[in-house]
Parts: sequence; C-alpha cells; structure tokens
Amino acid sequence: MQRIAKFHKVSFEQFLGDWTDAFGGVSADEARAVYDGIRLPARATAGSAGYDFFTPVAVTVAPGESVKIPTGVRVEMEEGWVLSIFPRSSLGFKYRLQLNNTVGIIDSDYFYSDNEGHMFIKMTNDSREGKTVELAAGMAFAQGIFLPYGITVDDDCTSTRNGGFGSTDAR
Ligand SMILES: O=c1ccn([C@H]2C[C@H](O)[C@@H](COP(=O)(O)OP(=O)(O)OP(=O)(O)O)O2)c(=O)[nH]1
Repeated sequence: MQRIAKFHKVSFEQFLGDWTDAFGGVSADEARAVYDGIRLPARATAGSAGYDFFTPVAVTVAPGESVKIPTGVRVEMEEGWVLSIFPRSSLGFKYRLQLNNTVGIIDSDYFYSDNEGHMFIKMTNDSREGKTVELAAGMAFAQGIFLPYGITVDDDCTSTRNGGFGSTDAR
C-alpha cells in the first residue's frame, strides 16, 4: 500500500472564520470546543478504501435541505494524487443523502491555499419519502478515497492554485 498523504486540522483561526461563515454567530468558546473535538478522517477497517469524514457537531438535514460542513481538516498529498470525496453508501441508501457536487475533488495544491486547504463537504437530503437525516456529532457522513491520476504527455500547465470553488475560472 502506498502511503502518500497526511490529514491535518486547519488552524483554529481558519476554522473559526469558516465555521462562523457557515453557521453564523457562535462564541469563540463554542467554536473552540467543536474544533478540539474534530477527529481526523480514518478508515473503519484495514481493507477499507475510504477515509470516513466525521461530523464536527450533530447535524439535522430535512428533506430538500442542504448543509455545508466545514470539516476543520486539510490534507497534504504527494504530487500525482487526488482525494475524491464520495457519499457513504448507507446514508445514500437510507436517505438519498447526496453530495451537492456529486463527487468532491480535492486537489493536491489546495493544501497551499490561503484558506489552508480547508475542506468543505456540502450535502443535500434528497429523500423522496420525507425522511429527515439526523447525524450525531462524530458520525461518519462521507468518505474520501485517494486516487492516482496522470497528465498528458504535452501538458505545459504551470499555474498555481489559491482557493477552491471556481478559483481558477479567471485564467
Ligand atoms: O467538495 C469539495 C470539492 C472541492 N473542495 C476544494 C478542494 C479543491 O481542490 C478545490 C477546487 O475544487 P474543484 O477543482 O473541484 O472545483 P472547481 O469548481 O473546478 O474550482 P477551481 O477553479 O477552484 O478548481 O475546492 C472542497 O473543499 N470540497
């Protein structure tokens, strides 16, 4: 097995700003308690491909609603690898819990962005049966799989990333 990456927490300052953007006014003490409880992604079994991402707080998503979760986590990867974020099958099967972007792509150079490469995961409860999703704090809600990728033989891209979510559109 190739060991090519390492998860880290973002700094508390980064987390506080992003958490406040996502959920509005929380005190620094409340945000600190959430931050201190953040668990880095982990695999459930030695044969699992996916690193489970855990909810920093309890999350309720009503049918048709979305939630953007600042994970508090960044990932350092060797060049030539990408972290792909997928739904957990169980939550998809039970609730049709979907990732808004269908699959999340975490580029290796995102780590060096001004936002420390803070990963966000946005999900929608697409239940057709009116089921509300209740995720307890610390529950695995999505999974990330490290995948190798190639580039074309005549690739001459030299630009660098700063940010995500359309940050490269201006190029
Ligand atoms: O679910 C996601 C998807 C992406 N990202 C971050 C990491 C990724 O490296 C960056 C950009 O993602 P992507 O390349 O998929 O988005 P884009 O719409 O093409 O934006 P950009 O122009 O910034 O590449 O946003 C997340 O935190 N969560």
